[in-house]
Amino acid sequence: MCPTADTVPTDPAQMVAVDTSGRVGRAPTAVNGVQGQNGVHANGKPHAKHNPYAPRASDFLNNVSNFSIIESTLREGEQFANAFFDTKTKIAIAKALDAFGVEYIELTSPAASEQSRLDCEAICKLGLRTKILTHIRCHMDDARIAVETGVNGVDVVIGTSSFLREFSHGKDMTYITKTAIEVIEFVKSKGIEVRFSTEDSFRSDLVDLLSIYQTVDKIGVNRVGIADTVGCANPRQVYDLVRTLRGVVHCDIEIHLHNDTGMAIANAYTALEAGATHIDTSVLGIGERVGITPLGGLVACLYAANPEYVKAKYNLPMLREIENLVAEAVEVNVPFMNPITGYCAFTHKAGIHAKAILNNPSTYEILKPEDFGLTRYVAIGHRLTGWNAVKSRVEQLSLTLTDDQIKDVTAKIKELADVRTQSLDDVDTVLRVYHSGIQSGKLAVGQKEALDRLLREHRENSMSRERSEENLNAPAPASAPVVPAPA
Ligand SMILES: CC(=O)SCCNC(=O)CCNC(=O)[C@H](O)C(C)(C)COP(=O)(O)OP(=O)(O)OC[C@H]1O[C@@H](n2cnc3c(N)ncnc32)[C@H](O)[C@@H]1OP(=O)(O)O
Ligand SMILES: O=C(O)CCC(=O)C(=O)O
Ligand SMILES: [Zn+2]
Repeated sequence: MCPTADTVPTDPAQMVAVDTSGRVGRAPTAVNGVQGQNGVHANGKPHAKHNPYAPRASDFLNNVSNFSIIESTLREGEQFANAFFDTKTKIAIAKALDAFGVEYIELTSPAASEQSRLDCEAICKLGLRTKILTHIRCHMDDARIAVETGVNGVDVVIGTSSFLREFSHGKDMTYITKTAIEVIEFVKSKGIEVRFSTEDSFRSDLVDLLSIYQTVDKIGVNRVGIADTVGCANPRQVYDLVRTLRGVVHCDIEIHLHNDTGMAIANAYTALEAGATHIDTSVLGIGERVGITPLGGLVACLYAANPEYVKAKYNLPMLREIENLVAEAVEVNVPFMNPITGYCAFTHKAGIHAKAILNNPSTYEILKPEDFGLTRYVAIGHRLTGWNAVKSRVEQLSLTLTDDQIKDVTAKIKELADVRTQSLDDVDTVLRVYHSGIQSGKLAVGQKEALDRLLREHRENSMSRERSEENLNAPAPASAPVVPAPA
C-alpha cells in the first residue's frame, strides 16, 4: 500500500515534522511549540483577511457554501473495474461515510442482482443519519423494486443524447417524458424523495433538456440531475448549462461529473457557483473508466473556499481512514498527488519554501494539515535545502551555533546531498559533529578539511563501536552445542 500524507517516506528518513508554529521535529511526531502563527506575518503583523477571489455578494446563485454531497462510492464506485464490494465492506463504507457526514449515500440499483437488493435493504436498516438513495433506470420495473427496499429516495436516470437514444435504450423524447412522469409520480406516491436525471446531458439537445426538466419540475420532482457521463464538459459549459437550468426549474439541481479529461473537481466547483445544490462524489473518484469527482478533492477545493463551513459540516480527520478503507477494498494505492492525503501533500522541500513555512505555514499552504488530523513536514537532507531549515533542526537538537556556523554546516550538508539524499540521522550526525568540533576548538567556520577529518573519525569510531557490540551480542557459535549436565 502506498504511503499517505501521514506516513512519510522513512528511507531515506529525511523528513521532520513541523507544528502549526512552523517548528520542526522528527517525523512522524509533531513537536510541541508556540501555537498558531497562521494568519500572521513573520513580522508579527496580521494579514489582510480579505480574499479577492472569494464569492462576491453579487454572486447570488453561488452555492459554494451551501451544498450537499451525494456520495456514490456504493453505486458509481461499484462500476469501477476493480470494485467488488461484499456486504460487510459495503456496510463498513456506508458507516464511514455516515460518520464523515455526507448528506446522501447512493446505492447500486436493487434491480442489478439479488445480492444488490439485499445489500440495499441491509444498509437502509442500519439507521444511519445520512439519507440512503438508490439509482435506477427510468423504468417502472426498477422503480417498483426500489421503493420496497426502505430507501429515503430514488435517483432515476435516462440517456437523452442522440448517442444513447439511438444506441442504448432506443427511445425518443416523447417516450422518455411519458415514462419519466409515470416513474416520478409512482415514487412520489410512496412518500420518498425522487430525482430525475438525464444521462449524457452535455451531448443532449438543450431544448430537449430544458423541456423535460421543466415537465418533471412541474410534477414535483425533488431534484433534477445533469450528468457529464463521458467527461467532455469544461467549466464554462458547466456554468452555462447549470445557470440556464437554474432559471428554468424551482427544484434542487444535482450534478454528476466524470473525470476523463481531469475536469471533475473544477466542474463541480463551477456548478456550485452557477447554482447547483448537490454534487455527486465517490471516494478516490472511483467509477466507470477513470471515475467521477473525488470526495477528498472536492472537500479540499471547497475547504479552500470556506474552511469554517466545510469543517463544521464534515468530520475531516476521517477522510484519510475512508480513503484507505476504499483503496484497500478495491486494491489500489492512494495516489501520491492526492489532495490532502497524498503522501507528500504536506511535505515542503526547497529551502525558500522551508524558510517561509517555518515562519508562517500559510505562505505555502492553503489547507491546514491539522484540520485533517495530519502533520506538516519539512525535508532537510537534500541539495535544495537552506540554512533556515537547518537552523530549525539545530534548535530542535538544542545545539548552540551562530548563523555563520549554521551556514557553514549547511554547505557541508548540501555537498553530501549532492552525492545522495541524506536521512535525518545523517543530518543530525553532521550537526552534532560540527557542534562538538566548534565547542572543543577543533573546528572554526570555513575549515572544510578539519570538518571532513572530524566526520571521518566519527564514522570510524561508530563503526568500531558497532563491531564490538555485535561481538558482545553474538550468539554461541553453532559449533559449540550446549551439552546437558550428567544426571
Ligand atoms: C451512466 C450510468 O452509469 S447509468 C447506471 C449504470 N448502472 C447499471 O447499469 C446498473 C447495473 N446494471 C445491471 O445490472 C443491468 O444492466 C440491468 C439489470 C440494469 C439490466 O440488465 P439487462 O436487462 O440484462 O439489460 P442490459 O444490461 O443488457 O441492457 C440494458 C437495458 O436497459 C435499457 N436501458 C438502458 N438505460 C436505460 C435507462 N436509463 N432507462 C430505461 N432503460 C434503460 C436498455 O435499453 C437495455 O434494455 P433491453 O433489455 O431492452 O436491451
Ligand atoms: O444518474 C445520474 O445522474 C448519473 C448517471 C451516471 O452515472 C452517468 O451518467 O455517468
Ligand atoms: Zn457516472
